[in-house]
Amino acid sequence: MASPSGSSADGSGKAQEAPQTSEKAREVLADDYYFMGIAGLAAKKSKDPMTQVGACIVNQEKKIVGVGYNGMPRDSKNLPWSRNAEKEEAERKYLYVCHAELNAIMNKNSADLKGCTMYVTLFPCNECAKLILQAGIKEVVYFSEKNDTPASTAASKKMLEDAAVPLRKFEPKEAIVIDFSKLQHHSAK
Ligand SMILES: O=c1ccn([C@H]2C[C@H](O)[C@@H](COP(=O)(O)O)O2)c(=O)[nH]1
Ligand SMILES: [Zn+2]
Repeated sequence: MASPSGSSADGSGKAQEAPQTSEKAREVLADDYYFMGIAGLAAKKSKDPMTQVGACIVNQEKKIVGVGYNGMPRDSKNLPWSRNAEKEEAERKYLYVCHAELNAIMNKNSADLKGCTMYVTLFPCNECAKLILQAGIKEVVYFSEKNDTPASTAASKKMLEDAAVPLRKFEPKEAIVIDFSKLQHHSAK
């Protein structure tokens, strides 16, 4: 192997490539962190003032085939974002908002989603569970759970379990931080 200075160490007189061990060690992101991270980044695009949700669909080759976040339907301009229970139903967001899972499925860039895994930052509601099942998604990985809609959550669990779709809670042990200064390219010379 070449010495750090690049001079010959094998007697050939030729300078050799620096060994890999002298290169800076990189942390490689594990799949769950990567895909839930993408879902979390998508959630940051949501205009919902209370709850931002993101979803990322991954195929069996670990390729991302759809990403979405909760938002109002396409081209809508004046729909309400309120969750205020004292307002009329028509003045609250729930009748209008497209859930992250729906948008991720609609945004798919592959022919179908059969056998895919959905990473979603919030446990899917019962309506999204139906969409997940009908799309042929075979695993759901979620991060947090909504505790103010117990009937919807229970129905969602019931449907997914009944169809033998594994549900897995993502339990991160550390944060993901993107430090753009570390992504700055440094030339080899
Ligand atoms: O499966 C789900 C469930 C909910 N959402 C979205 C819909 C709303 O924009 C928020 C929930 O609002 P709250 O104010 O927390 O009730 O989450 C979703 O995308 N997917
Ligand atoms: Zn939903």
